[in-house]
Amino acid sequence: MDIQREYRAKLTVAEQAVKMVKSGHWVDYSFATAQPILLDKALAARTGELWDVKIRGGLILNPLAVVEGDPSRKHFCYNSWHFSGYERNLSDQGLCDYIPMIYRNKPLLYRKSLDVDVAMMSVAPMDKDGFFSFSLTNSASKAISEKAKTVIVEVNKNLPVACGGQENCIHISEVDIIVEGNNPVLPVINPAPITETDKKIAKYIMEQVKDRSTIQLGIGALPNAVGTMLAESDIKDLGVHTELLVDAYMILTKAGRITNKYKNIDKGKAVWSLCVGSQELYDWVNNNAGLASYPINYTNAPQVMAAIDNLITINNCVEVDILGQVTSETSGSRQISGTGGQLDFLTGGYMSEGGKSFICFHSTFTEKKTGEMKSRVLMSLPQSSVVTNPRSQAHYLVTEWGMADLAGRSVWERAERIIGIAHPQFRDELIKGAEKLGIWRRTNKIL
Ligand SMILES: CC(=O)SCCNC(=O)CCNC(=O)[C@H](O)C(C)(C)COP(=O)(O)OP(=O)(O)OC[C@H]1O[C@@H](n2cnc3c(N)ncnc32)[C@H](O)[C@@H]1OP(=O)(O)O
Ligand SMILES: CCCC(=O)O
Repeated sequence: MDIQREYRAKLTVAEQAVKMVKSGHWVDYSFATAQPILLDKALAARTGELWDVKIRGGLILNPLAVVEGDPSRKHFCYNSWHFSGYERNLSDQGLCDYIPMIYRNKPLLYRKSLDVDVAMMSVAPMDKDGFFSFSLTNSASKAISEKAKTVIVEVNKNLPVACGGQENCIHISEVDIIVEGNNPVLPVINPAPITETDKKIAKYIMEQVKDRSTIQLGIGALPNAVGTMLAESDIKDLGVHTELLVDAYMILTKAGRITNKYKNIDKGKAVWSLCVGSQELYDWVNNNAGLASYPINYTNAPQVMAAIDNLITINNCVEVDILGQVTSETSGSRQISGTGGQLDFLTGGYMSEGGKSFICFHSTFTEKKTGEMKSRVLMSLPQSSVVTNPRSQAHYLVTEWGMADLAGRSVWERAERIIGIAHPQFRDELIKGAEKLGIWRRTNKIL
């Protein structure tokens, strides 16, 4: 069929499209900026007539109408693969459940284990050849669409077109229903201001980045700060292989620090899978041939990272213990974010020839309610905390007090190195903890 005729045949209003959803169905919403807005609103309008519709999504940045309108969760039960601040807040109120995953597995989880009745995804307007760009959310979009019994796309004229890579778009022949409407401006997360502590941590890591290294920056304020500071250095010819595309990469590219010229694979291209940041970043992505969007099972595959020399991965965490176990997603039983791609990049960075994986964090945290300063380096992780990175995969931990290389280190060597990067105020207590665990030897000392 002629593409324009096919478009008109599949085009309808959101209220009509959501009639595909029946009670008991599993519905998937795309991540982040690809969150469906018109469809979500139209589905929420059916609250009274639908029961037990389960919805999966993640990194949601705009309020979800299906959740806001149904605090009972009897009609719509929302589940997330990765919490944004909004989902964290929903979870605190019992309105959202976390779905554990290692991000590289997400496409496989759909292809192998999950059923999808209806997929709802925002996409960029169709091109002349009938393709809709998945835009800022490649992630597992293709796998979800392949598995869905019904694929509904919500055309959002504000979404930029992302160059591939692979699986960066969907053809009209693979779409069942198209919805158009008024599109609100895209949600943005602007980079947080860089603190003095960030600068100290960044300095340690920057010493490890050499010309022609390829970098990955994780989610959160600190990795972005490290990236932004690299722009002010005299480093040359950096490459990019990342899951999340953030403003720091644009700043580094515009400063001439990133060229991707010397990457072993994907030469000339900054490889990414998901993008969240400023409007300027979204404009930069649009039709940018220097960027290549790939599905998450490519960007986050340790075997792909192993083919890239000098891959430097920089991620942030919540707390660590003196064994080198890291939680980057929980505080006790509170789910803060998700495993995301952290373990993927920790593993792949270590496999890369000359590669190094850094988990960086401020050594202390000020509790909001009490104003009390607490150590992020703990004798043991709090009860119910989830281990994001097992101690057996640990590489570098970095705080404002220094850097601890844990790879291949015994428990007593780790205790010494980890306590050595804790805030000095907490070190004596941690040493006592190590003694209690029987991992503080006579010769152990903090340098
Ligand atoms: C490019 C890629 O590949 S991304 C791959 C990497 N993926 C990951 O690293 C996933 C796991 N990491 C993360 O999610 C993030 O890096 C985080 C959560 C560790 C830090 O992110 P940030 O946005 O900088 O965190 P922020 O400091 O705002 O804290 C987030 C929440 O955790 C809480 N929190 C942080 N540290 C602690 C702590 N030690 N104890 C208790 N609560 C804490 C904060 O209070 C905040 O909660 P609130 O929203 O109710 O105020
Ligand atoms: C959406 C997941 C981002 C991350 O890997 O943390």
